[in-house]
Amino acid sequence: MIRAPKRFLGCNSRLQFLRQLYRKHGHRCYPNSDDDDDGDSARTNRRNEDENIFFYKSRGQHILTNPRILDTIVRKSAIKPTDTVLEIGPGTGNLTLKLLEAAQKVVAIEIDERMVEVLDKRVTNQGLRDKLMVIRKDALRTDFPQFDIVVANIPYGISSPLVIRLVYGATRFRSATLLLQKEFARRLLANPGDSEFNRLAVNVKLVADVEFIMDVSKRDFLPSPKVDSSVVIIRPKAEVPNVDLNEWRAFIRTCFSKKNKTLGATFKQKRKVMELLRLCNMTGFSKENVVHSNKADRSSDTEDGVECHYSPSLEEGTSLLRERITGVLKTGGFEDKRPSKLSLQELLHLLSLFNHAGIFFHDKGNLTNEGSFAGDAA
Ligand SMILES: C[S@@+](CC[C@H](N)C(=O)[O-])C[C@H]1O[C@@H](n2cnc3c(N)ncnc32)[C@H](O)[C@@H]1O
Repeated sequence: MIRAPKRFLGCNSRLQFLRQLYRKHGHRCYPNSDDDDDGDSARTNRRNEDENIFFYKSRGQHILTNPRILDTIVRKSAIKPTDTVLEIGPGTGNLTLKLLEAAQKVVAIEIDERMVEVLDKRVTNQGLRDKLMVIRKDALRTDFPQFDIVVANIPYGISSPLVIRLVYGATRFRSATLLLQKEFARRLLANPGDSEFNRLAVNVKLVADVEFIMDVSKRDFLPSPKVDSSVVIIRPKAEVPNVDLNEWRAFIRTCFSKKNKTLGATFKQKRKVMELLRLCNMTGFSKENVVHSNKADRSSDTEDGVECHYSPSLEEGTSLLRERITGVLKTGGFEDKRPSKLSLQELLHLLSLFNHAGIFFHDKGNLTNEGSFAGDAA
């Protein structure tokens, strides 16, 4: 029973008060799964927390309560007794308790202090407590410690940057079992030509394999989200194609800016060409290619006898670069192709053709780190 704080006393009824409370804060629900097997602590906790805890939609707080799904997630993750498991968003700990039973150590990163308190109360067994390390931070703004695998029901709002951060991050790990919004999972699983195939899918595909495990109904969560979910396992590839990952990422961002346009049309856009020209100036393309291509008729001798090349105007530079780009697209037969229909091999081939022609996509001054992939994820 919730007592109406003074600020809500203007409400005519308790129902009105609760509605107002819900609008303001989110749901109040049972935090624990149906078959919690940690004995009294879970039941006590359930009674206490049932009175107190609210779930914020804005933080993706949908607690997985179906024990069958929780067990399947743990079983499919094939956790070894020697593993350190990374869990993003442990919430009230339904999954954490099961992970603690299976792993050597669980590192749980949780942004909401209230959830950490609930989790802390639920892990009463000292043996399990010793295995748990909780990091009270935003998972997108903290360095991950070493881990072997990830198992998590993540807040859907951070799915893209988190997945990219994991697969392009510095830590080598075996697998990531993730409960994701169904549509998002479908994108990760999509292949070239599928309507869901996008920049995220192609970036993940380069470095990892994704396996579908199962769909999860919205009814298996409290509070129920509006969307269904799916569990997938992402496994980093043992061998990643030999490509500069930052260059690849920037190239894919350019190609997929309008994923259903032909590459010819995408690279015709003045803005794109100007962007590439700016990068080319930095990588020496314009010095070696644009300026030299004008050398015959534009160079002149100065008084001290040093040859001074004519510097092409922006317009000339742009049109020379556009010619070069068109040449690359034509040579490879890519002009009329759409990026969303190209295989990884075809995209890698196109990138190598561009690079051989002295055209680069990555601003090397804008240095790389896993966090910088965040904007890439869409
Ligand atoms: C979908 S709930 C999952 C709860 C629990 N793992 C379960 O399966 O029942 C997501 C959890 O992630 C937490 N969270 C949201 N944004 C986060 C962030 N940026 N970093 C870390 N945790 C976050 C929420 O507070 C919430 O506890």
